[in-house]
Amino acid sequence: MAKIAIIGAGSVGATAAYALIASGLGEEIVLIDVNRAKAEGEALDLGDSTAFTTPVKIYAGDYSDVGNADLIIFAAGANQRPGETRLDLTQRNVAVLKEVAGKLAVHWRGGILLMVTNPVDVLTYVASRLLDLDPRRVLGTGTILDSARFRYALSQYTGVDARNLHAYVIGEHGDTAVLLWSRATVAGIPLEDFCQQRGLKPPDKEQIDQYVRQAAYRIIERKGATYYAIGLGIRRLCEAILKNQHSVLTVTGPVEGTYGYEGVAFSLPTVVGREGRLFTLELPLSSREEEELRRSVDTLLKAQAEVGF
Ligand SMILES: NC(=O)C1=CN([C@@H]2O[C@H](COP(=O)(O)OP(=O)(O)OC[C@H]3O[C@@H](n4cnc5c(N)ncnc54)[C@H](O)[C@@H]3O)[C@@H](O)[C@H]2O)C=CC1
Ligand SMILES: CC(=O)C(=O)O
Repeated sequence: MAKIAIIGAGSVGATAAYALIASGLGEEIVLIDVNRAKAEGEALDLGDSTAFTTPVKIYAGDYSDVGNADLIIFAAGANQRPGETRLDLTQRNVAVLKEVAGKLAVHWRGGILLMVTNPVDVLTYVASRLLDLDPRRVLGTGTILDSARFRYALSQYTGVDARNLHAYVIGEHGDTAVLLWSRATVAGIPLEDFCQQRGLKPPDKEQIDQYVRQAAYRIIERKGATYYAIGLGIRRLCEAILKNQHSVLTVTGPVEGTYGYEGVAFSLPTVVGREGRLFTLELPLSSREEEELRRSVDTLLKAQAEVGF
């Protein structure tokens, strides 16, 4: 069983802890936050919930507690206000990351670092440069949420369980995300063939694209933050890592030549296990998807350069 440290006990960090506890992942969870009272309050509330689940040691701590953590989840920093893009958070959250990385360098003996804070691609790349870790062990939630939203929208349209829809979003977790329509299948049947078989019109791609791309803005406008879906997404990733499941998930991390790119982090379908990102899959892309990916990578390279990476 593993020890997990969650840095940032806000909406996302606390919801991730809740999801981990509910599914019995991790035997020790430490919550660290500049707002110590918030971390303590969340730990007390979550601790009370363990009588209904499985025993977990959960507490508020500080960086001296991360030494032997197997997995660190980084969810500290600013979230988007209504209308702000994820990239608008770059300067503020890179500053938070630099401060925390300095402390991790002193206290953490190493393990897996899972980045969540936005813009998650840029932060994952910067983290991989700041910390002396095997690049496979630094990963970010990337487009796991976008892929989940894509699959949910397609499941609503086709009437098939989202778990039987294979549909990926790659590139930036942000405005330039790339929906891989050309590779979407329902239980292995190309989406368009499935629609034909079922007598359905082809889905309205523009509408679904907007649903996926605008999801965070839509939710933030109404309730100020998104945390349930990402909380469960983090839980899913922790499960793949801690149980060495070799699951295909669209995480982000520094790429090493996939589609000819390097020196940048973006999401790709990736086999995830105990060592982190084991290998990435290079799906054939349509020429439109290639072009969209180029735009997405250029956007990320520019954002990285603006913070000196
Ligand atoms: N990658 C993804 O798919 C998603 C990413 N996010 C991102 O997650 C991040 C956190 O979002 P929320 O939890 O909603 O924000 P929040 O404001 O509820 O929580 C952030 C927490 O970080 C803490 N914090 C700030 N600076 C810190 C520091 N230097 N050291 C330790 N703790 C510090 C704050 O005290 C606060 O408790 C945001 O950047 C948000 O955009 C949110 C949803 C999905
Ligand atoms: C906030 C964010 O990144 C999301 O919900 O997609």
